[in-house]
Amino acid sequence: MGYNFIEFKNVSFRYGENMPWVLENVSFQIKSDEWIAIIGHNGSGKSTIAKLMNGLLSPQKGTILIDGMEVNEDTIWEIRKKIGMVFQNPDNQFVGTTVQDDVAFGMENRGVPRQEMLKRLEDSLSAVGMQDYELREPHRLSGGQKQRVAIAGVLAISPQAIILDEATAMLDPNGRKEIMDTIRSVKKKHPLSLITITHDLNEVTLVDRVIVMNKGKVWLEASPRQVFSRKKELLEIGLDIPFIAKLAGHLSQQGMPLKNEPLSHEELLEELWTYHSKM
Ligand SMILES: Nc1ncnc2c1ncn2[C@@H]1O[C@H](COP(=O)(O)OP(=O)(O)OP(=O)(O)O)[C@@H](O)[C@H]1O
Repeated sequence: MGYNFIEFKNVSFRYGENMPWVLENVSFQIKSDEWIAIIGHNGSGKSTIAKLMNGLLSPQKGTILIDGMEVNEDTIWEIRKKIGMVFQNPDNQFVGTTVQDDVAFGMENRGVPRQEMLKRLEDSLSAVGMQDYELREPHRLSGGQKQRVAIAGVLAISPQAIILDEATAMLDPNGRKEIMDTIRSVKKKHPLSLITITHDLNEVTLVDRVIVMNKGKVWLEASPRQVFSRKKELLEIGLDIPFIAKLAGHLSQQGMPLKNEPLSHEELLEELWTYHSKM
């Protein structure tokens, strides 16, 4: 069982003195080995939370603790070693002319010794399945491969947490699957906090816990199953439910009794087999 790695305590934030509050009295904790999704309608404050976590922004009210340290000017560099970020647009994240240069960049910045760097380069590219692409030019890769390289670059700096801010939003379904499979396998090998900010509700079904934001406030913190059981209220705050949950709802309405509110293909198949075998 992990410990509290990220803590928001009564955090309020606005972009300027005469601007509206974007976050109001937000409190939550994320454990050192937990996979969290942050969801919410457009403009509900998700990206702002990500930027507060690594000190790109600082709150006007409240406290943010990372690994027990308050985020402020004195701790910011220490904190950025602990938290890696992967952003939406894969093309904006490259600095190196080859995949290996790109992954090495973050390590060079942090003064990782050469031998250690070579080892981490190999390990992190293997972790995302890109070990055969070391000498390729990043801009020639597919969107999914680019994001895998971006994740490798983050893994190479051995963070304790990774924030994925809409990291699959610009990818096609195959690219999305590649990234989700990559994240799942990374999660199995490294005990770290993963924070996924996403509009893709199918991704949300995979996580340990969901933080649902609405108008700058935490609306609900619960397991994916608990969250998606509140279909009507989710629709009211501008959110939807995953495709499989929707399909299961329609099947129930057509008179097919499904007991366990399936959220994944596997769970739905299981239910359908059970139903079929009783016919
Ligand atoms: N640099 C900025 N200056 C002023 N206002 C901003 C700035 N960035 C974001 N905002 C405003 O703050 C609010 C929250 O934005 P934020 O990007 O955190 O929301 P979000 O939930 O991530 O949205 P989306 O799902 O559209 O990415 C929005 O009303 C947005 O217009």
